[in-house]
Amino acid sequence: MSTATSEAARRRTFAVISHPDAGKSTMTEALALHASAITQAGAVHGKAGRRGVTSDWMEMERARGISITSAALRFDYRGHMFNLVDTPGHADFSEDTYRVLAAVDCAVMLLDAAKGMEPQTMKLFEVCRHRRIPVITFVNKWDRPGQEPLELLDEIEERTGLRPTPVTWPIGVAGNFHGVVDRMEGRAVRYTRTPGGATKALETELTPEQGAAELGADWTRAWEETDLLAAIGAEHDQKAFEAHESTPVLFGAALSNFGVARLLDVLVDLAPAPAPRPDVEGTVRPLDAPFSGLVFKVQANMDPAHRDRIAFVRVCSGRFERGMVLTHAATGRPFATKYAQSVFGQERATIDEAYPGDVVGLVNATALRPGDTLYEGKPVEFPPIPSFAPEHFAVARSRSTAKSKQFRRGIDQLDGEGVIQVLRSDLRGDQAPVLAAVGPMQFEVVQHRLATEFGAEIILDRLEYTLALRTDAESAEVLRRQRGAEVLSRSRDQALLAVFTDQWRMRSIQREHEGLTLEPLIAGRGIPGATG
Ligand SMILES: Nc1nc2c(ncn2[C@@H]2O[C@H](COP(=O)(O)OP(=O)(O)OP(=O)(O)O)[C@@H](O)[C@H]2O)c(=O)[nH]1
Repeated sequence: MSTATSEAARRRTFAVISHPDAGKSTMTEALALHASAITQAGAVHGKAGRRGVTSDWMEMERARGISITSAALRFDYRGHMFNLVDTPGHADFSEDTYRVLAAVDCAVMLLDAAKGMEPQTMKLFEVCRHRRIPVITFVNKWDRPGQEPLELLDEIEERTGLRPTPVTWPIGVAGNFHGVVDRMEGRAVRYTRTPGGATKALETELTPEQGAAELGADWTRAWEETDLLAAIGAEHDQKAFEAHESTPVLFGAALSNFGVARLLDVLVDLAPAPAPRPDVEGTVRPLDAPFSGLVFKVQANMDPAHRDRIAFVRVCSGRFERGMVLTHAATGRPFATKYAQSVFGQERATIDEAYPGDVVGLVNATALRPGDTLYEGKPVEFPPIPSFAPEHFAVARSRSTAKSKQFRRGIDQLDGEGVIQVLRSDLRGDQAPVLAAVGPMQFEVVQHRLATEFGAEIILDRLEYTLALRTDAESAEVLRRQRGAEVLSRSRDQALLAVFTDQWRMRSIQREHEGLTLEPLIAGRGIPGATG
């Protein structure tokens, strides 16, 4: 076996995803803590009350209590190298989440024990189905009152079509959590809270005698229910899991680290290792082929101490070695990788080599955009990451003409990162680009970052469009003359987009002018599929 193949086999690259507030940041910290990557929970994200990152624009995250940025964490566990790519939870940033999911081999879906399936949970399950990403489900916050576990399983099955196969089963109802029956290992463990939740949870194995004596009815019920699960055949099936037909389920509480160690073990034992990836033509690039990687995220100014632009690359094949000169597939230009880093919350470390599944941060990668391929040797290009159909539009102008240079530089930068889609038309001119967003909160990020990072205060005028479809030059001629419509060119790829006030306007124009080219983009806010 080549080194790239054997190194790939011990990689686990995954994302933690959930509806906002289900505990994604808490879980990310807890996983890294268990794997001893960080010494105290709270070092990853800088949300209210926690120690951590302090970049300017993360003030906004703190004020709102949500995560907008993603951190890429790398840690060792049981001889395996974990790459945990964190995603924003809010639906307005689902385009970013979609890009991150292009880089992982597996997803951990958190459910809030009390809330079960929430709107963003559904959408994320749908995205995973679309991308064929196997999902491990973790029912979180079992330390608080919540739903019946069997009801939760039914809900998962009904609403996602995935067969839930519990790995662990809770002892005690939500809010009265003692421990779990480990169905795969055939044993039971008791969890004991540790002060502050900042260290590993204490886990003790319970014998049947101890369990029955100490936990009484809760113990009996947990075993009765696991018998029931066995009777209905809710057993893990690796093939079905990898084919996105079933989902292993665990119960726990990230805040107290209950069940977190078991999740790490499940990731080692069940989550798929990086596999060879197909390129745009569907030809698979073997893991031991020369280096190739996919840029899935670009982020600038993550940290005031390092005002630079980092492209996050997922290694798809071969060995990455810092200093190697790669080819940027989009332009055919060489790309030197002198500054390669792993980015761990605020911490950065130089990375000298990496293998399939690893995430490498390339510093000052001004030419790279999300979806780009880098390679060595035989050329390859991976399928592009589709852009979502924007549903919110606004014209941006610099508040002061003296700042127009900064304004344009800032807009170009944010466009390159994929923070927002930038659309232009000759009619409006370069000083009045149209910003197109999947969710309105993206506008706030743009406004905030332009002001704090580029010194350009902007005025945003919302436009009444709600729908964007791809068109061509010929149809554009007709569409430009229509009321309630406009044709704009997307800066990122020069695609011509026709925007409309609504479906009805679009349909009536279509009826009046037969044969117009109008193709749907991927539907926004997390649901791939056709737009109207
Ligand atoms: N009781 C309890 N609370 C939890 C648990 N996990 C997380 N929380 C709390 O739930 C709230 C939300 O947790 P976060 O980790 O910030 O959630 P998130 O999903 O990252 O939220 P976004 O960043 O908005 O996506 C916080 O107040 C946590 O302390 C848990 O297991 N039990």
